[in-house]
Amino acid sequence: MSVLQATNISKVYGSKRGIEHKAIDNISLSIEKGEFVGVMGASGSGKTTLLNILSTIDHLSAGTLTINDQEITRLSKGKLAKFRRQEMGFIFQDFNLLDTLTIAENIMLPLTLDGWKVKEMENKLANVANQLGIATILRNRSFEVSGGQMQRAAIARAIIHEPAIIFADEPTGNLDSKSSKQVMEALAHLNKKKKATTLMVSHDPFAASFCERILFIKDGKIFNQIYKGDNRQTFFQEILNVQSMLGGDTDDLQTVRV
Ligand SMILES: Nc1ncnc2c1ncn2[C@@H]1O[C@H](COP(=O)(O)OP(=O)(O)OP(=O)(O)O)[C@@H](O)[C@H]1O
Repeated sequence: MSVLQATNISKVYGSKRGIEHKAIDNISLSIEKGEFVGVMGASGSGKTTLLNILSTIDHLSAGTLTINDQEITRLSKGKLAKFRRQEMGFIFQDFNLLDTLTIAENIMLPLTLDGWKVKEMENKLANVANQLGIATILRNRSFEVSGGQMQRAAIARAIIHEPAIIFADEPTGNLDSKSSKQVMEALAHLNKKKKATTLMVSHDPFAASFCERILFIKDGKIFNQIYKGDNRQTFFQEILNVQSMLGGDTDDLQTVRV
């Protein structure tokens, strides 16, 4: 079953000098329920633009987008905001936790906004906190915990309402290698055990090697896609190979991290 279906989508940015730039150029793709898909590509290739239009943060210039059988372009502004809150989970590079709230309050925020009962929220909270190994920091504020713990709290917040799809933009971008590994293991675990459908943008081949499928973007088009077999290390090497074919920002030091 397909959770997300994009057909012939494009995104054109205008410029002050009247020159248009096609950041996404007629892409079609489909994401099945339970898939963990990565988006990679050199700087400026269109990764963030693609994530932003698929996650409805930004508008399409052309094409159609359907998520969970709902054609997004047909929704009013108000309906879209509700749809986004209920059906999507977001994970950002800089965590986006509110430091006036405790970790627990941050995680429960999507449920609070939707008027859930306290008891139900607490049950859900206990559940996701255990899954992500952050049960002991729930009463802390975000500035009292490590970057890796903050990101796992942000993941808990992204999944607590069991969205149809999770969008992650460089979730390990601000983390050291040990925390990156923990965060990627947590995302991969949720994907395997809970069938959490996830789309992640990353320029980091190590993080991306936890995905099951990777789309490579070049000049706003899909250049290639590869699937993980049984072995993450082999997949990591394949990612490096495609990156070197693509040119751009390959980082050879990544090999030491497998
Ligand atoms: N708001 C905007 N207005 C005009 N052009 C934009 C805008 N946002 C992005 N672009 C252009 O669209 C292209 C794709 O940008 P995008 O940020 O999606 O790339 P990216 O692959 O995510 O890059 P990076 O890895 O550096 O974040 C680039 O040429 C960029 O300059």
